[in-house]
Amino acid sequence: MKLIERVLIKDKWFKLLIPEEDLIEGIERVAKQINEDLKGKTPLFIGILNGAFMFASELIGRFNSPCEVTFIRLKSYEGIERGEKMKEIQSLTENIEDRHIVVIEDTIDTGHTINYLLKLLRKKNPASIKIATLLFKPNAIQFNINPVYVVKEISNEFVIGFGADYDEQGRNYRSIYQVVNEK
Ligand SMILES: O=P(O)(O)OC[C@H]1O[C@H](OP(=O)(O)OP(=O)(O)O)[C@H](O)[C@@H]1O
Ligand SMILES: Nc1nc2[nH]cnc2c(=O)[nH]1
Repeated sequence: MKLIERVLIKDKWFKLLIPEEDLIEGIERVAKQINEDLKGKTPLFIGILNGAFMFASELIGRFNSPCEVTFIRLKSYEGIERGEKMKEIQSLTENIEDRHIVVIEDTIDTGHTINYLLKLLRKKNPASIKIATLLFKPNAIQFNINPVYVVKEISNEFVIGFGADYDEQGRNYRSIYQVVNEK
Protein backbone atom coordinates (compact mmCIF):
# COMPACT_ATOMS: atom_id res chain seq x y z
CA MET A 1 0.00 0.00 0.00
CA LYS A 2 1.30 3.46 -0.92
CA LEU A 3 2.10 5.63 2.07
CA ILE A 4 0.78 9.18 2.31
CA GLU A 5 3.92 11.38 2.47
CA ARG A 6 2.45 14.78 3.36
CA VAL A 7 -0.74 15.89 5.03
CA LEU A 8 -2.31 19.38 5.17
CA ILE A 9 -4.40 20.03 8.24
CA LYS A 10 -5.96 23.47 8.48
CA ASP A 11 -2.98 25.88 8.26
CA LYS A 12 -0.14 23.37 8.74
CA TRP A 13 1.70 20.79 6.64
CA PHE A 14 2.94 17.57 8.21
CA LYS A 15 5.49 15.15 6.72
CA LEU A 16 5.88 11.43 7.25
CA LEU A 17 8.00 10.59 10.31
CA ILE A 18 7.16 7.00 11.30
CA PRO A 19 5.38 4.73 8.81
CA GLU A 20 2.58 2.48 10.03
CA GLU A 21 4.67 -0.64 9.47
CA ASP A 22 7.30 0.53 11.98
CA LEU A 23 4.62 1.46 14.51
CA ILE A 24 3.02 -1.99 14.27
CA GLU A 25 6.40 -3.68 14.65
CA GLY A 26 7.02 -1.63 17.81
CA ILE A 27 3.53 -2.33 19.15
CA GLU A 28 4.10 -6.06 18.67
CA ARG A 29 7.37 -5.84 20.63
CA VAL A 30 5.70 -3.93 23.48
CA ALA A 31 2.68 -6.27 23.49
CA LYS A 32 5.03 -9.25 23.87
CA GLN A 33 6.66 -7.60 26.92
CA ILE A 34 3.26 -6.84 28.46
CA ASN A 35 2.06 -10.39 27.84
CA GLU A 36 5.13 -11.72 29.67
CA ASP A 37 4.98 -9.22 32.56
CA LEU A 38 1.24 -9.35 33.27
CA LYS A 39 0.20 -12.88 32.43
CA GLY A 40 -2.29 -14.18 35.01
CA LYS A 41 -2.67 -10.76 36.69
CA THR A 42 -5.92 -9.65 35.00
CA PRO A 43 -4.61 -6.10 34.43
CA LEU A 44 -6.80 -3.05 34.02
CA PHE A 45 -5.78 -1.06 30.93
CA ILE A 46 -6.56 2.66 31.24
CA GLY A 47 -6.44 4.55 27.93
CA ILE A 48 -6.11 8.33 27.99
CA LEU A 49 -8.61 9.76 25.52
CA ASN A 50 -8.79 11.09 22.98
CA GLY A 51 -5.26 10.54 21.69
CA ALA A 52 -4.75 6.97 22.88
CA PHE A 53 -7.78 5.38 21.22
CA MET A 54 -5.94 3.84 18.27
CA PHE A 55 -2.84 2.70 20.18
CA ALA A 56 -5.07 1.26 22.93
CA SER A 57 -7.00 -0.75 20.38
CA GLU A 58 -3.86 -2.11 18.67
CA LEU A 59 -2.11 -2.88 21.96
CA ILE A 60 -4.95 -4.39 23.98
CA GLY A 61 -5.96 -6.48 20.95
CA ARG A 62 -2.59 -8.22 21.28
CA PHE A 63 -2.95 -9.07 25.00
CA ASN A 64 -3.58 -12.78 25.30
CA SER A 65 -5.00 -13.25 28.84
CA PRO A 66 -8.09 -11.94 30.61
CA CYS A 67 -7.99 -8.19 31.28
CA GLU A 68 -10.26 -5.20 31.77
CA VAL A 69 -10.33 -1.96 29.78
CA THR A 70 -11.41 1.54 30.67
CA PHE A 71 -10.73 5.11 29.64
CA ILE A 72 -10.21 8.52 31.19
CA ARG A 73 -10.47 11.68 29.12
CA LEU A 74 -7.93 14.42 29.82
CA LYS A 75 -7.15 17.47 27.74
CA SER A 76 -4.63 20.28 27.98
CA TYR A 77 -3.52 21.07 24.41
CA GLU A 78 -5.17 23.57 22.07
CA GLY A 79 -3.61 23.52 18.57
CA ILE A 80 0.07 22.79 19.21
CA GLU A 81 0.25 24.66 22.53
CA ARG A 82 -0.21 23.23 26.01
CA GLY A 83 -2.75 25.14 28.06
CA GLU A 84 -2.19 25.91 31.74
CA LYS A 85 -5.06 23.79 33.04
CA MET A 86 -5.62 20.05 32.79
CA LYS A 87 -9.26 19.39 31.93
CA GLU A 88 -10.65 16.10 33.26
CA ILE A 89 -13.49 15.65 30.78
CA GLN A 90 -14.29 12.05 31.74
CA SER A 91 -13.17 10.66 35.09
CA LEU A 92 -12.28 7.18 36.22
CA THR A 93 -15.12 5.39 37.97
CA GLU A 94 -13.52 1.96 38.63
CA ASN A 95 -12.19 0.81 41.99
CA ILE A 96 -8.50 0.21 41.26
CA GLU A 97 -7.36 -0.86 44.73
CA ASP A 98 -4.92 -3.82 44.44
CA ARG A 99 -5.28 -3.85 40.64
CA HIS A 100 -2.40 -4.06 38.18
CA ILE A 101 -2.75 -0.98 35.98
CA VAL A 102 -1.35 -0.30 32.52
CA VAL A 103 -1.85 3.33 31.50
CA ILE A 104 -1.95 3.83 27.73
CA GLU A 105 -0.82 7.16 26.23
CA ASP A 106 -0.25 8.19 22.62
CA THR A 107 2.46 10.75 23.39
CA ILE A 108 4.46 11.66 26.47
CA ASP A 109 5.82 15.14 25.80
CA THR A 110 6.27 17.43 28.85
CA GLY A 111 4.75 14.66 31.00
CA HIS A 112 2.10 16.92 32.58
CA THR A 113 -0.77 14.65 31.48
CA ILE A 114 0.77 11.40 32.68
CA ASN A 115 1.99 13.02 35.89
CA TYR A 116 -1.54 14.26 36.64
CA LEU A 117 -2.95 10.77 36.11
CA LEU A 118 -0.23 9.00 38.10
CA LYS A 119 -0.90 11.25 41.11
CA LEU A 120 -4.62 10.51 40.85
CA LEU A 121 -4.10 6.73 40.53
CA ARG A 122 -1.55 6.42 43.35
CA LYS A 123 -4.09 7.83 45.83
CA LYS A 124 -6.31 4.83 45.07
CA ASN A 125 -3.73 2.18 46.08
CA PRO A 126 -3.33 0.03 42.98
CA ALA A 127 -1.02 -3.02 43.19
CA SER A 128 1.17 -1.66 40.36
CA ILE A 129 1.15 0.99 37.64
CA LYS A 130 3.02 0.64 34.35
CA ILE A 131 2.99 3.12 31.50
CA ALA A 132 2.73 2.24 27.82
CA THR A 133 3.22 5.03 25.31
CA LEU A 134 3.31 5.01 21.53
CA LEU A 135 5.67 8.00 21.42
CA PHE A 136 8.06 9.35 24.03
CA LYS A 137 9.95 12.65 23.82
CA PRO A 138 12.84 12.12 26.31
CA ASN A 139 14.18 15.64 25.75
CA ALA A 140 10.86 17.30 26.57
CA ILE A 141 9.82 15.50 29.74
CA GLN A 142 9.79 17.67 32.87
CA PHE A 143 9.11 14.93 35.45
CA ASN A 144 10.97 11.92 36.76
CA ILE A 145 8.77 9.44 34.93
CA ASN A 146 9.99 6.34 33.12
CA PRO A 147 7.49 4.66 30.83
CA VAL A 148 8.49 0.97 30.69
CA TYR A 149 6.70 0.26 27.43
CA VAL A 150 7.75 2.68 24.67
CA VAL A 151 7.02 2.04 21.00
CA LYS A 152 9.18 4.90 19.61
CA GLU A 153 11.31 7.70 21.05
CA ILE A 154 11.20 10.92 19.04
CA SER A 155 12.69 14.40 19.37
CA ASN A 156 10.64 17.43 20.33
CA GLU A 157 8.73 17.99 17.08
CA PHE A 158 4.92 18.23 17.18
CA VAL A 159 3.36 15.18 15.55
CA ILE A 160 -0.03 13.92 14.43
CA GLY A 161 -1.50 10.59 13.40
CA PHE A 162 -2.35 7.24 15.00
CA GLY A 163 -4.69 9.06 17.39
CA ALA A 164 -2.70 12.29 17.83
CA ASP A 165 -4.34 15.48 16.56
CA TYR A 166 -3.70 19.01 15.44
CA ASP A 167 -6.72 21.04 16.50
CA GLU A 168 -8.81 17.81 16.67
CA GLN A 169 -7.92 16.67 13.14
CA GLY A 170 -5.38 14.13 11.87
CA ARG A 171 -6.12 11.38 14.41
CA ASN A 172 -7.22 9.03 11.60
CA TYR A 173 -3.86 8.65 9.80
CA ARG A 174 -2.17 5.32 10.49
CA SER A 175 1.38 6.71 10.32
CA ILE A 176 3.01 9.49 12.38
CA TYR A 177 3.62 12.87 10.70
CA GLN A 178 5.71 15.76 12.01
CA VAL A 179 4.90 19.41 11.53
CA VAL A 180 6.82 21.32 8.86
CA ASN A 181 7.05 25.05 9.10
CA GLU A 182 7.49 25.85 5.40
CA LYS A 183 4.81 25.12 2.79
O1 LIG B 1 3.09 15.06 28.05
P1 LIG B 1 2.16 16.21 27.77
O2 LIG B 1 2.93 17.48 27.48
O3 LIG B 1 1.13 16.40 28.82
O4 LIG B 1 1.44 15.92 26.38
C1 LIG B 1 0.85 14.69 26.07
C2 LIG B 1 -0.64 14.76 25.99
O5 LIG B 1 -1.06 15.70 25.01
C3 LIG B 1 -2.02 15.11 24.15
O6 LIG B 1 -3.31 15.22 24.71
P2 LIG B 1 -4.28 16.51 24.49
O7 LIG B 1 -4.29 17.33 25.73
O8 LIG B 1 -3.93 17.18 23.21
O9 LIG B 1 -5.71 15.81 24.38
P3 LIG B 1 -6.18 14.69 23.33
O10 LIG B 1 -5.67 13.37 23.88
O11 LIG B 1 -7.66 14.77 23.35
O12 LIG B 1 -5.58 14.99 21.99
C4 LIG B 1 -1.62 13.65 24.14
O13 LIG B 1 -2.70 12.82 23.76
C5 LIG B 1 -1.18 13.40 25.55
O14 LIG B 1 -2.25 13.01 26.39
N1 LIG C 1 -0.92 15.70 18.68
C1 LIG C 1 0.01 15.94 19.58
N2 LIG C 1 -0.31 16.21 20.84
C2 LIG C 1 0.72 16.44 21.68
N3 LIG C 1 0.69 16.74 22.99
C3 LIG C 1 1.95 16.91 23.37
N4 LIG C 1 2.80 16.73 22.38
C4 LIG C 1 2.06 16.43 21.31
C5 LIG C 1 2.37 16.14 19.95
O1 LIG C 1 3.53 16.10 19.50
N5 LIG C 1 1.30 15.91 19.14
